[in-house]
Formats: sequence, C-alpha cells, structure tokens
Amino acid sequence: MEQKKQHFLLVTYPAQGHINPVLHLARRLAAANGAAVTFSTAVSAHRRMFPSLAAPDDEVQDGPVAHIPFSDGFDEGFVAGTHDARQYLSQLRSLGSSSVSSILQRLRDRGRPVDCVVYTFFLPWAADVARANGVPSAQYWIQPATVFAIYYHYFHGYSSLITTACSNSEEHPKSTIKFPCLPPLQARDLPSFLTVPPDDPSVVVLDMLKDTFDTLDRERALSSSKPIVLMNTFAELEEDALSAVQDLALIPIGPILSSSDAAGRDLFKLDEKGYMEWLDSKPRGSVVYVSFGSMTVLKKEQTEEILNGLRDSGRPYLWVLRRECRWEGLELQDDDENGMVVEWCSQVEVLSHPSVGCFVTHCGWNSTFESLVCGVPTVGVPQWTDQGTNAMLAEKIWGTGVRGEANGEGVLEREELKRCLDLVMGEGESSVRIKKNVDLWRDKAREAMSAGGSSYQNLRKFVDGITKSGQTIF
Ligand SMILES: O=c1ccn([C@@H]2O[C@H](COP(=O)(O)OP(=O)(O)O[C@H]3O[C@H](CO)[C@@H](O)[C@H](O)[C@H]3O)[C@@H](O)[C@H]2O)c(=O)[nH]1
Repeated sequence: MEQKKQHFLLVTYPAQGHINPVLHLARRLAAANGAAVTFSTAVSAHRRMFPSLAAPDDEVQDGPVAHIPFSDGFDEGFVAGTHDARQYLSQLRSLGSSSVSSILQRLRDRGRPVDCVVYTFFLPWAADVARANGVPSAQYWIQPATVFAIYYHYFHGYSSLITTACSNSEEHPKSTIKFPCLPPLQARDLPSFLTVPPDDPSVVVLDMLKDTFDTLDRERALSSSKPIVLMNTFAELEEDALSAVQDLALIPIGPILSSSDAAGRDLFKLDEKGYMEWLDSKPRGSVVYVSFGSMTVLKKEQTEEILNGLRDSGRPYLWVLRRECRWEGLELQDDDENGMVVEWCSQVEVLSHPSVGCFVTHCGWNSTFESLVCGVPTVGVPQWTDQGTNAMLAEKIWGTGVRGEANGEGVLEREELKRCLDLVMGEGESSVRIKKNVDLWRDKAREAMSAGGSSYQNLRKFVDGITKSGQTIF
C-alpha cells in the first residue's frame, strides 16, 4: 500500500535569518522526502517575499511549497526603535496563536490536515497551538547546537554562575566558564543576551528564550517521548554540544542548503549590478566578500574603519551595504576595479564563486554555516546575539577563520582588519592551516547532507517517524 504523504506546517518569525533556513527545510522536505509542505510567516514578510501579488496577503503556491501567512498585528512590519518590542512579542503570541490555529483548521477543512507543526524559536506558542489542535510539533533551532546548549544550561541551573562570571569579566576577560559537554567559554563567547545588564532593552529576548525552553520542558512533561528539536547543524560538527542535553531529542539535519536550492524569497531586492560578472573578472581566491546580514546596522565609525581597512589591504572587495547602513558623508566611491558595493546579493552564489577568498562576517549562523559549506574562510566581526559564540567556534574549534579584536569602544579598526585579512589570505602558515580546515569541514558538511549522510538520514527518519499520535522513532 502506498504510504500517505505527510503534511508539515512550518511556522517562522518574519526575519531573513529565520526565513532562509526554514524555506530551505521546506524545499528539502518537499523534494527529498516528497512531503506536502505549507510555510507560514507573518503577513509583513509574506508581502515582501511576494511583492507582486494582486491581493497582498493571498496564499501562494511557490513550486512545491504552499505559503499561507499568519497575522501578528503588525502587517506593515515591526520597526525596531519605533515600535515597542515587548508589545510586539505579546501580540505576536496572542494574534499569531489564533491565526496559526485557524490555518490548521482551514487545512483540515480542505482535507489536507497537518501531521506536524515545525516552528522556530521566537514562536514557542506554536507548540501549544499544535497541541490544542491534536497535532505533534517539533522545534527547529536555527543557530548552532552549542548556542542551544548554553541557553539550556542557563535556564537549568547555571544562570548565577554565568552572571557572576560576566560581572568579573572586565577584570578577568580571559577567565572561562565550563559547562557540561562544551569547550571552556569566555564571557565574550556567550550569547550577548546572557551578558547584558538587567535594564538592557534586549532582555526582552531573553524572556522570550525562557519561554521557548519552558515550552520544551512542558512538552517533555506532557509526552511519553522526548520533544524533538531539529537542529541546523550536523553531527560531526558539534558532536559534544549535541550530547549536552539529555531531556530532548536534538536531531541535527543541517546544513539545509545546496547551491541548487539557493534561490531565495528574500525580504530585500537583489542589487541589479553585475556583481557575478565582476567576480568573474577577478583572480581565484582574491576577493574579500563583506556582509553583516539582514539586521545589523554598524556605527558610522565602524563602517568607515571597514571601508578603509579594505582599501588599505589592496584586495578586491564585494561589500553588501544595505540602504539603511549607508551613513551620510560615507565616501563610497563608484564601483571600480577594486571594490563593488551592493545593496543585497545572492549570498550563496557569491560564496560559491571561485574568486571569493574570504568572508568578513558578523557571524550570523546562516552566514557562518554557508561559508563553511562553500569552503570560504572567515574574518569574524561579531556584534550581538549568537555571533560571539559562532565566531569562537569558527576560530577555536573548527579553525576555519579568525576573529577580529575590537578596540575599547567595540570598533574593529582598519589595521586590525588588514591584519586579519593577511592571516587568512596571505602567504603565511596561518592561511595554509585555515584553508586546510576549511576544505576539511566543507567536505564533511557536504557529506552530511548528501544521500546516506548523517543529516540526510536524520531528516528521513524524522519524516518517516512522524505519525498522528506524535510518536517518533527518536
Ligand atoms: O546580501 C545578502 C546578505 C545576506 N543574505 C542572506 O541572509 C541571511 C542572513 O542570515 P544570518 O547570517 O544568520 O544573519 P542575520 O540576518 O543577522 O540573522 C539573525 O538570525 C540568525 C539566526 O537566528 C542569527 O544567527 C543572527 O545572529 C541574527 O542576526 C543568510 O542566509 C544570507 O545568505 C543574502 O542572501 N544576501
């Protein structure tokens, strides 16, 4: 008898760094596992992903993936600094819950009931919605397992140890904290939300993360099996961190990416400049690619230091500088032989181009992982959230890059950028060592996601194991 096609509802926060890994998972589930997939993000992001719809909030069938947006009450988009984050998160929870619940109902009424809800970490309420509708759920963690394990420990007995270590870190910046199954970590290697003072505005994110971990604990108490957390990493890359949490089934299924499914539904418009042709004109491994992801707006001074560091290095560079990151008075010369500045590019295509020899990155997890898969060494310039941890992993654990040292004001100066570029791209011993590690991890990443590889098999098992009763084989 032919096996029934499973139907997954993937629910994600409306930010590029969340949408990309979820969209890739959606496509992967549909292509490799033949599952039916519905993707749901907030209306504001849906409108930007599909800008030419006649009715902007319409459902869309995009290749094998159906898109049905949910409402978070901010259909024009949340603007940091203008809107109140706490109010936003509260509406996201209340309106998002009822909206996702009605999507489940609608799909059921159409005879296409959902077999599993997969949600990202800003939306823990999606697990409650799924449970209320009698549907099993899995969380999809879109940062490294190391970051997950740090948060898990923080919320399970380690918070005062971390707080004490952080308050001493100015005097003893090199002292380390030891968690089970993780390498020794300095304060700067921890996710920034754990190290900010209690009156910092970003504390709201920590509350929300607590909610995420509380939800998993609650799910654990309510189910006979361990709650599933799909992880965008692979077993060989983070073996120890993946074994750090025994109460949950951490299932590494990454990297969920391949050049063939790289084309995105981006929230930003691709720059029409011929940057790929420009890359074609450059020698192999010569170009520095620079991007700070979809959220970070660097200070003017930092932006200038990067620009001057790139110019001083004498290496050709391709720099993604979004419109809101272009400070008045910043002297970006017109694109020339040595430098090109674009508003948004197809990053995976760029990283796959043989001319690219280094990625200067904020170390967002998608960027870090994409550079690993594409075999491009990194210069890490972490800003906040998980980026300090990711920079540490790339430099100290995988040896695939270096981390730039910021000055006392938190600015990476031009000389430091030049020094890092020389370490990674120069003729010395360090660049040979880094390149060797980069090649090693690129091959392991590709192996993990190829047919028969560890992540490929895990994803298959996950799909095969989902049943209506929520039992899985993990
Ligand atoms: O010109 C560009 C620049 C970026 N990207 C893509 O945009 C994504 C950016 O994601 P990421 O590198 O993770 O950065 P952020 O957008 O800053 O992501 C946020 O979300 C991530 C996942 O939670 C966190 O790891 C980051 O620290 C957080 O800042 C990647 O897939 C890039 O390929 C493009 O396609 N074109």
